[in-house]
Amino acid sequence: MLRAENLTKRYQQGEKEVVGLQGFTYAFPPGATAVVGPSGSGKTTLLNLLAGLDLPTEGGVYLGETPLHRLSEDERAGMRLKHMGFVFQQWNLIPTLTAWENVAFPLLLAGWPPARRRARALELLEKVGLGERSHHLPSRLSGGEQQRVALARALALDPPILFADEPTGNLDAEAKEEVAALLFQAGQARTLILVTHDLELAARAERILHLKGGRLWREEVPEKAP
Ligand SMILES: Nc1ncnc2c1ncn2[C@@H]1O[C@H](COP(=O)(O)OP(=O)(O)OP(=O)(O)O)[C@@H](O)[C@H]1O
Repeated sequence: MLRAENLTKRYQQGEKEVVGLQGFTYAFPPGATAVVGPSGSGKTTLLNLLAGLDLPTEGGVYLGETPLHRLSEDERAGMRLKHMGFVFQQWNLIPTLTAWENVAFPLLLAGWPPARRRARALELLEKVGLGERSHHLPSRLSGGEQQRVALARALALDPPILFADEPTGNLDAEAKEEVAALLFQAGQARTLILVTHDLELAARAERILHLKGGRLWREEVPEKAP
């Protein structure tokens, strides 16, 4: 379980102090939680703090009993590799590696032997419907396909927590639907935290957190179509 307690981030901008996030307290249940809010409301700040990519000014992030904010940078990187997957708007695939090599990359970092890495990567690409494209370089894949490779890569080590930051932002309607379906499917058995401006996408989550001016001002349970 991922939990934030009084999470606060202030940035120094010259003489001025800017509030990125203020007093954010929330325990993320399993399933999908969307985070929405206007530009500058603190969404990226929150994601960076929850993932231990940045450290809070006050408060903390707990992964189970582990205070993430008290760990060293290397320890936090280790926690990310083991417990968290990431899907961003820009899919950030390594351009010189094929689809399966990209998916296998976290497994390489985790020390898996070559044959197991390849088998796991191919299995994941099958699951996202890209079994036939496993030997293609990213440049030969469409945007939607690249994002599905990125999702397969995020799931390579079967992380209990999945972060997605505007994952369908660059996609056309059809590719968006494919990626969204796979994302929410992956989110069912883990904690999915989805940052988005897309309210239609957010409404597919089990709950929506609304941020404004760095504060959590509303938690909404969207109505589901019957
Ligand atoms: N590194 C930084 N240095 C100074 N101020 C920052 C920094 N990062 C964010 N901020 C400020 O913190 C506030 C929250 O920014 P944040 O990027 O978290 O918002 P956001 O909701 O993700 O916005 P967007 O939807 O535009 O990505 C803003 O006022 C922003 O200017």
